[in-house]
Amino acid sequence: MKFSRFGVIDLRQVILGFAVLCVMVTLGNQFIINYRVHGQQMVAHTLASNQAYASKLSDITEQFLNSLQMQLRYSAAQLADNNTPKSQQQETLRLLEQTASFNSVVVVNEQGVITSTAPLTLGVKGVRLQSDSAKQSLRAQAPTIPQPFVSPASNLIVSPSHPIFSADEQYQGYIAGTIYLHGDNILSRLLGQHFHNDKANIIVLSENGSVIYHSQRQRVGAKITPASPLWPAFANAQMQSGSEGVGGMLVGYAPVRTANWVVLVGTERNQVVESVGNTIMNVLAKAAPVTVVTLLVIWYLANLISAPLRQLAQRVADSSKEYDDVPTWFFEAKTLRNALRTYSNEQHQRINDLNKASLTDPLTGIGNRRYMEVFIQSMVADEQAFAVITLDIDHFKRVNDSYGHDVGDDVIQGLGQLLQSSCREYDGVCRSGGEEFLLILPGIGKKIALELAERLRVAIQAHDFTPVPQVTVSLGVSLWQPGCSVDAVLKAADNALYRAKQRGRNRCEVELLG
Ligand SMILES: Nc1nc2c(ncn2[C@@H]2O[C@H](COP(=O)(O)OP(=O)(O)OP(=O)(O)O)[C@@H](O)[C@H]2O)c(=O)[nH]1
Repeated sequence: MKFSRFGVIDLRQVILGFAVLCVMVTLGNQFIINYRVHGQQMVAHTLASNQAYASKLSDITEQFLNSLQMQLRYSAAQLADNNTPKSQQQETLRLLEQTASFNSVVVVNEQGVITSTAPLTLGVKGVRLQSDSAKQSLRAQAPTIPQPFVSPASNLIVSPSHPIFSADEQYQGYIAGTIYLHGDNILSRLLGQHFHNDKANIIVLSENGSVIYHSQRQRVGAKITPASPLWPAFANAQMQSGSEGVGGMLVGYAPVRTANWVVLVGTERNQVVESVGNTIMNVLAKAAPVTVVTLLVIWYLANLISAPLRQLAQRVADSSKEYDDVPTWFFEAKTLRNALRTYSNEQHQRINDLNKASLTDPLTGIGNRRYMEVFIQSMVADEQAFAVITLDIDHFKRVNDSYGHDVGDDVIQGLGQLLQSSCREYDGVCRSGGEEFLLILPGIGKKIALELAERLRVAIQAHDFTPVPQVTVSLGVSLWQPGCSVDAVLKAADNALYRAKQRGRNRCEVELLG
């Protein structure tokens, strides 16, 4: 994570991060809700459509079986009046070839012996049928669709049959068409062509659970047991149509009542849910460009919002800069800028006042000793030679004693102003102590300095300090040049002043170094 130079995340990153978080949470939330809602809808929809489809296939199968029975009934009627070997042969061939409904056709006499076959190559003529199905057909002496069984020609078959009765109502056996469940047969063509979607499996089961038709052909002939996950659906389907989720499958089912078969249409639940996930991912992928554009807009706005605040923060950190050119296009930033500008101005004023106060003598308004130190340092730094004049009021104690302390203050104040007005603008004038003053005069040599000191002495003596009749001062002069010690020069000036006092006051003395 990137931090600003102030050590914290900046506003732009906060806004952008928040926006990204919002987008992610919204998209994630949408995905989960859509996944759940659409998932449930798709499961319900798949169950309903599988049930409807199973019912439809059941109807088709029912109609198909009825049409087979009608064909067999017609053939049985033909043989009723003329049940000779030749007519049997002609009828079985006609039924096989004209209708194309069966893989083979056989005529079985009342003893269960095959008396005629089509095609002739079937090779089972004269065979006595032993299967339960054959016995069931013989026993019933009625139209029958027995359980699937393995024929004498080793084919797994379903064989609807119709009894043959002579004109005088004598039972003469039956005619049966066979459908080879493992081979290409009309039933699988019929069910296969109505295949409604490639994810669903269609299963047709006989009464005993044998697989008569399966979308995966290799499963034909298998048998489901009570242990099979499909068993509950199979059991329910024998009674009525319906749908249920069983063993990870969404199964719709319906009975085929003519034959006691059931039709199951099953879709794997995972495939349904997976397709919902894929659909939602597709939707999200299509929404991605808009999401990216939205984030870019947010990024742009984040920049726009944070720019003034960032600049203000930088100005605060770097107080030398002004605030006026910070662009503030929204209320909060503008208010903040104005407040900062006011605060900054006040601060500058306060610092100036403090600086001034720390360098100014409050009584006279001229510089104090600290001011003089700063002044001398700048002269020394510039290697600018200067003259020093120290000045002390003579017998000032007497002034205080005679006229009071306030008058003494007035004298000090008046003298300060007199000195200030007597010096050049760039000279340093300060009150260095009680009634002591110090003058720093850049670029002045000994002669001029002495002349100036004398002129000051005379001017002060002549100045009106009413009620004090006359004020005189003693002065000490010295000179500083690059390489000299400032302390030594100040000491020399003090020495000269001391000498002036010693020698009677109201006079100037000079002391130079070296
Ligand atoms: N009114 C007033 N008096 C001050 C101030 N600072 C110092 N003084 C007085 O100045 C006087 C200085 O006295 P001294 O040091 O004895 O010197 P002086 O009387 O001037 O005598 P010499 O300097 O020897 O001529 C003292 O009485 C101080 O109280 C001030 O700010 N105001």
